[in-house]
Amino acid sequence: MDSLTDHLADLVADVDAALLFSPTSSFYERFANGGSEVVVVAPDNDVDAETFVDLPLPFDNVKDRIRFGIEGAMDADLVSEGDEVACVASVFEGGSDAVVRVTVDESIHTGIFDLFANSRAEPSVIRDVFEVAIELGQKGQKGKPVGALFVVGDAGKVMNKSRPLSYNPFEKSHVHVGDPIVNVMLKEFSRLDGAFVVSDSGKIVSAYRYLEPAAEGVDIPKGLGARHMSGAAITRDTNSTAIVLSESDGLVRAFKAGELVLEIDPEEY
Ligand SMILES: Nc1ncnc2c1ncn2[C@@H]1O[C@H](COP(=O)(O)OP(=O)(O)OP(=O)(O)O)[C@@H](O)[C@H]1O
Ligand SMILES: [Mn+2]
Repeated sequence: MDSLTDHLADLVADVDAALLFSPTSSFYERFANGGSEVVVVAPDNDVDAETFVDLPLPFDNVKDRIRFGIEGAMDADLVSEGDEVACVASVFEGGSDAVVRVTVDESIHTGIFDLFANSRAEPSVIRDVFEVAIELGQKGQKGKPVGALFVVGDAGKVMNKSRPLSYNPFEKSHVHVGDPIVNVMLKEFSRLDGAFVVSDSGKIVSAYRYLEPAAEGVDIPKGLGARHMSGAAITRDTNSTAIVLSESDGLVRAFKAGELVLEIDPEEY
């Protein structure tokens, strides 16, 4: 009579590769000298893996995390269309506790990896802006929910397609979106209207910008208003990425080339 192990073994039978998400070194060691392709997906390559995909955000949503890992492995030609991949991840606190078998095909491709790795702005800048938007979403402004709109990358063109709603407090300063002080400042500024414009290298170029992109044909989910529409449209008119925190539903959304690419709930972080 087959044991439970036999039944579950089918889940990983004949896979072409294994993606290990943030494995411990002892767990990784078990795979390292085997024959099959093993790709580590983690914030740092602290297990010294030969094949590694940098994970910029923890992606509490496992589907997003797996999509990011597979798209990153495809981008590095470590896996290809049609491959069967066993993804070993941690769903609950603690070590690897889940195996998800995925067939690599176009439907898995959401652009989540490109959002970080193939944007004009540096991946760390995209990550920093996400972290600020998530923090704002979690804390708001004195407990009240706030909205915010960050346009990241291609700042020159974005500034040409927008106008000031008020004086620009960042005009004479050199503040990087990853600076700790930013969290405090943005809580203040997020009460006010308009968009933040961030350069490719992460400098906050301006606050209070009113975006004026052409919006014909930009298709965003129903129920999202002008902040989201202008954020999506500017990313089609320029080579920027927009990260939008909604005051209405508290979600953080990322737009690129006029499309919604990622939606995350700050409460899950
Ligand atoms: N073109 C624009 N450029 C910059 N900021 C904008 C633009 N349009 C709207 N906003 C900002 O978005 C704020 C909210 O507008 P609106 O409620 O229409 O957007 P929304 O998409 O519904 O966002 P939320 O989900 O946060 O309510 C406005 O007060 C303004 O600060
Ligand atoms: Mn609204």
